Amino acid sequence: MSSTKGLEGVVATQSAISSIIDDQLTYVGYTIDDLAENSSFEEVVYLLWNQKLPTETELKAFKKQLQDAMDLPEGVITHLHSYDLSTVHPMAALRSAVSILGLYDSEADDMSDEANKRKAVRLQARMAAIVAAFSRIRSGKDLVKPKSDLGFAANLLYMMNGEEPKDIEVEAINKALVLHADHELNASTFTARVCVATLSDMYSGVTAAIGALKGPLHGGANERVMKMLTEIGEEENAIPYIKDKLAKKEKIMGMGHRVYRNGDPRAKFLKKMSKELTELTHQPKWYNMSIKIEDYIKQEKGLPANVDFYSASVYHSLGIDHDLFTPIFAVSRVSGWIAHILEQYANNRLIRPRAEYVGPQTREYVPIEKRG
Ligand SMILES: CC(=O)SCCNC(=O)CCNC(=O)[C@H](O)C(C)(C)COP(=O)(O)OP(=O)(O)OC[C@H]1O[C@@H](n2cnc3c(N)ncnc32)[C@H](O)[C@@H]1OP(=O)(O)O
Ligand SMILES: O=C([O-])CC(=O)C(=O)O
Repeated sequence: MSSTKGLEGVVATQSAISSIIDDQLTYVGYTIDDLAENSSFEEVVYLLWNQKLPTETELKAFKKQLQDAMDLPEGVITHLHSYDLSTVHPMAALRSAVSILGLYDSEADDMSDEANKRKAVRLQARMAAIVAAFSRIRSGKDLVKPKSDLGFAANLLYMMNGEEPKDIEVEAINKALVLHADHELNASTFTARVCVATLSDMYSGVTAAIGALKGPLHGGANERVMKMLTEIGEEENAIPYIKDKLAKKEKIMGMGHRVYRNGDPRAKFLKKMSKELTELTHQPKWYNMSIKIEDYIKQEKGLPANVDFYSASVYHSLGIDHDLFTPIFAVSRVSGWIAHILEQYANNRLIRPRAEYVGPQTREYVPIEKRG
């Protein structure tokens, strides 16, 4: 029995949700290019959960369901007020708040398809509300309720900032949400599937997935990219900084990918938005620095920029706090986690691989009084 480190190349399940073939990403058969150019985030969520794009009537009804589900249970708001948010990472807060959300859902352990679909809507809507609430409470501001005439992306920004976002901001955040929604068997999605394959509930699966997304080798990289750009400070420092990191064998955040070797098809959209938004906000240095780093890493290590790389300067240009970058990723990715959770339930088998044992051979047991 031999093992594959990090399960690289191992096909662990069948899935009809998203595919990565020859560096092309599709959601239920639609290319990410078509979806990013044409779809609202709600359309994509509907697609992931129903394996078809909605009609206008279906989309209208689905948007209303999400809208109506955004109110947070009082207990979750009380919980968010109960500790010092200034010392807590918002991904840890989100992980705990989603777990607590489950305590206020009377259907949490109802495993019927109907109840799971209703919980899916509540989780999708309320994760956005939790991230917004965290941000408002942390800065001592009142919570903002969503507006019925705004879509999901616009409401996310509105609930965070308390003012209606500009069209270009809505377009950027909508595109970012679409691009982050699902990604085959990435670490957090796999975590969600492993969890619910024990027939545990959806809140447990999503809570576990948030924990996996938080790490810097996965969703947590976007925040670290901005930390790196901030440390670099000015364009002329970029290459010396990267050379120094590589010499110390440190990883460059936002670079490299387990599956994509030639390029992440989502990065080009974020790169374009980064250029536009950094120019618009008179901070082109973040984009200019980023392209220098991307070119250098490509040339030196042959590694491509991943989805987290340019999303950092996009979110920064939108005025989003750096530690909220990964929670926003989670607000999008929960749609994919849920699609995978539903798929796992529909065709379940416990996920339980084996380990190749490399410890000591069977040894003689020595009673404690005789151990030297
Ligand atoms: C949404 C997402 O999750 S996208 C990924 C977000 N994560 C990051 O951006 C963190 C930085 N990147 C990485 O750590 C990695 O590229 C991962 C985790 C994404 C993929 O990792 P793996 O497939 O396990 O590749 P692995 O870490 O084995 O790297 C292979 C080689 O490339 C190097 N390498 C990979 N990524 C990087 C990087 N970002 N910077 C420098 N070197 C790198 C490794 O050091 C290794 O070199 P070696 O063979 O000389 O030891
Ligand atoms: O697929 C992966 O390993 C990581 C990734 O890009 C994602 O989750 O979007």
